[in-house]
Amino acid sequence: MNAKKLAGEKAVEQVKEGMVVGLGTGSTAYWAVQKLGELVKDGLHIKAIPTSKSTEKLAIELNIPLVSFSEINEIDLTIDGADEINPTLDLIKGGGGALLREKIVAHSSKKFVVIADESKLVNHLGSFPLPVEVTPFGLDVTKREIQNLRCNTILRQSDASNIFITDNGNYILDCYFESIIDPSIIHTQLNMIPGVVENGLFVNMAEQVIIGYNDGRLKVLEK
Ligand SMILES: O=C[C@H](O)[C@H](O)[C@H](O)COP(=O)(O)O
Repeated sequence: MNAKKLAGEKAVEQVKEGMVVGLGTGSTAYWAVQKLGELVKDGLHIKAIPTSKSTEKLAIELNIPLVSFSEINEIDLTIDGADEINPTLDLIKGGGGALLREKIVAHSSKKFVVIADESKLVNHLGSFPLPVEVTPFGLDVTKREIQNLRCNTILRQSDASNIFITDNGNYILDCYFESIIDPSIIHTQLNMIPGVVENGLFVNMAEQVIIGYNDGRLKVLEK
């Protein structure tokens, strides 16, 4: 049983006719977008906002109608994956580098539903390196200020000779903290550094988390 597919398809059951839907990024969100594509083909009318260029491409291939923020007031429901989920449903996101658009879309949504397989559940955030999107200008000073928060940083590469560039033209520093005991403090400290555009901590944003298990079970966690 594909646990990611299971969770993705379960979340899509919440999508209703006429909704504006935020489309997440990654290998789990992929399954939700695929399912939405099937429903649209069968006559469901929705409008969608993608959280990355890759999801935008997928949505276009599936004929899911897209809208921009200028055309809507609010997003009804956003479905997205996560890299880590703690017991209070705080998240680390951005393993695929899409954290900034993901956070803008989730923040503009009436409901934010996270989908994942069981491997994403943790007691404390931080085993997964925290992705932080930073401007190329001032990289070294931004990096030093982030390291002062007691973490090691690695500039993300797309391959051996190229720096990873986000959809917004920025870099990602993957930050290795010992453990993130209070995500809201780290979140605030990071975002106060001028060269930081956004960080991958999603604190108090997910209302519901749907976990798929390889044996076919589903678990729904709620705030
Ligand atoms: O930037 C990428 C996103 O935050 C993804 O939603 C996250 O990395 C989880 O991806 P996946 O479902 O592929 O594990």
